[in-house]
Amino acid sequence: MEEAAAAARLGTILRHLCPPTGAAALTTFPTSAQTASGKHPMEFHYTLDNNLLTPEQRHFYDENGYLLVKNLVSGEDIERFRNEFAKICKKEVQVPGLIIMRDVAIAKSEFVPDQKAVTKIQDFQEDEELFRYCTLPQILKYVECFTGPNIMAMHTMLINKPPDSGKKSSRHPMHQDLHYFPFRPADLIVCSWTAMEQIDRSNGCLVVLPGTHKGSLKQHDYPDWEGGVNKMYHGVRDYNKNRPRVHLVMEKGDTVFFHPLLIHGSGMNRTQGFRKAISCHYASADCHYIEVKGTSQENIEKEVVEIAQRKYGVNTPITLKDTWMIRGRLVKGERTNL
Ligand SMILES: CCCCCCCCCCCCCCCCCCCC(=O)SCCNC(=O)CCNC(=O)[C@H](O)C(C)(C)COP(=O)(O)OP(=O)(O)OC[C@H]1O[C@@H](n2cnc3c(N)ncnc32)[C@H](O)[C@@H]1OP(=O)(O)O
Ligand SMILES: Nc1ncnc2c1ncn2[C@@H]1O[C@H](COP(=O)(O)OP(=O)(O)OP(=O)(O)O)[C@@H](O)[C@H]1O
Ligand SMILES: O=C(O)CCC(=O)C(=O)O
Ligand SMILES: [Fe+2]
Ligand SMILES: [Mg+2]
Repeated sequence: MEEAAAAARLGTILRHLCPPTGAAALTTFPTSAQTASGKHPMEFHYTLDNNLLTPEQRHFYDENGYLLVKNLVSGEDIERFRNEFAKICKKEVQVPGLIIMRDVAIAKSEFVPDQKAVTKIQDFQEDEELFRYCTLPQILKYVECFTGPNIMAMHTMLINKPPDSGKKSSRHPMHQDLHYFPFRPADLIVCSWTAMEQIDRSNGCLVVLPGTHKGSLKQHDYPDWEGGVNKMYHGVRDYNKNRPRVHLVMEKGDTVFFHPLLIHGSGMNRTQGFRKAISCHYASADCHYIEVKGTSQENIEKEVVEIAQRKYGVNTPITLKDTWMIRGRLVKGERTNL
């Protein structure tokens, strides 16, 4: 059993790292599992087998590009993350490298140290309490099904979507997270996103286009929105507006795992509350960096590098890759490449 599982894992990792072409495709290891009836072996392309995911869950992720797991993070942990977030907003805690983002609608007004002024914090990898989220064993167990055993936490966020100011700027345009990442293969990257309270259409839940993870990385630009768009909130330039959209209604502690090519966004917050979610993007440490010059990702590299240079007073040329190498942290296994 152990050996079969290991061979299946190796098969999938090899297939991801050296995508087969032509006849070679026939010689790679299949990763298979029995269907519920036990009769037909099923092949899966987007997950590895560690005896956690059921064949039905693996099939769902293959077809849709996301997997929602109910009640994965405890109310107690969420309370602790809320408290730490409040402390950060009040400036009672200073975290190296942390980026505090305000909604574009209030970006030019005077800063008040309160969570009502903060739309999102990013890069909390140096905050022990918040980073605990990225190391929760029940989350990592799922993550390993997508990344394999060497796991890097690449990007961390706590999103505090504010009540919309009337300008609709609380929306997040439809995008693919891979646009921001200069590492591959995409199939060994996954986001975990946990609702810190009830999240539905009224406060701006995640909206996904199931199956879009099977497509390619699309050109992203700022959407043409009258009320303004938040810095770096690029959206897919053209996508099929007739594809079915799914609104992910989630309760506190529910967690969705999704593929970095899945087209998703979030609607505006029509309530008076600040809608909270915590997330981490994980990647296999066996991924490799790519050069984004000359690709559709050149525009985001330019923006990120400008911010990094300003923030850290760096004059020497740096690349998108450098900004990720510095931020990534190993959470399990060995830091091989990233
Ligand atoms: C040496 C290497 C170090 C490595 C560090 C690298 C840091 C780079 C950060 C890059 C983040 C990469 C994103 C990864 C995404 C992963 C995938 C997930 C998909 C998404 O999340 S999409 C959304 C991504 N969005 C962001 O990441 C936004 C990040 N926000 C920020 O970086 C800051 O909040 C911002 C906008 C730079 C402002 O911060 P700060 O400079 O501290 O604020 P100031 O008040 O000084 O304002 C400066 C300037 O910016 C204007 N501003 C402020 N907020 C906004 C806003 N929300 N929208 C638009 N413009 C904004 C403000 O008005 C000021 O303008 P001036 O004209 O007055 O200069
Ligand atoms: N005109 C548009 N162009 C591009 N993307 C849009 C547009 N309108 C909404 N979106 C995107 O679609 C997603 C859902 O946003 P929307 O505000 O429509 O919320 P919703 O949850 O569909 O609620 P409702 O349909 O009730 O208004 C978000 O990612 C949003 O940015
Ligand atoms: O609105 C959200 O919480 C999700 C935003 C998102 O998709 C992202 O930051 O990449
Ligand atoms: Fe996203
Ligand atoms: Mg809508």
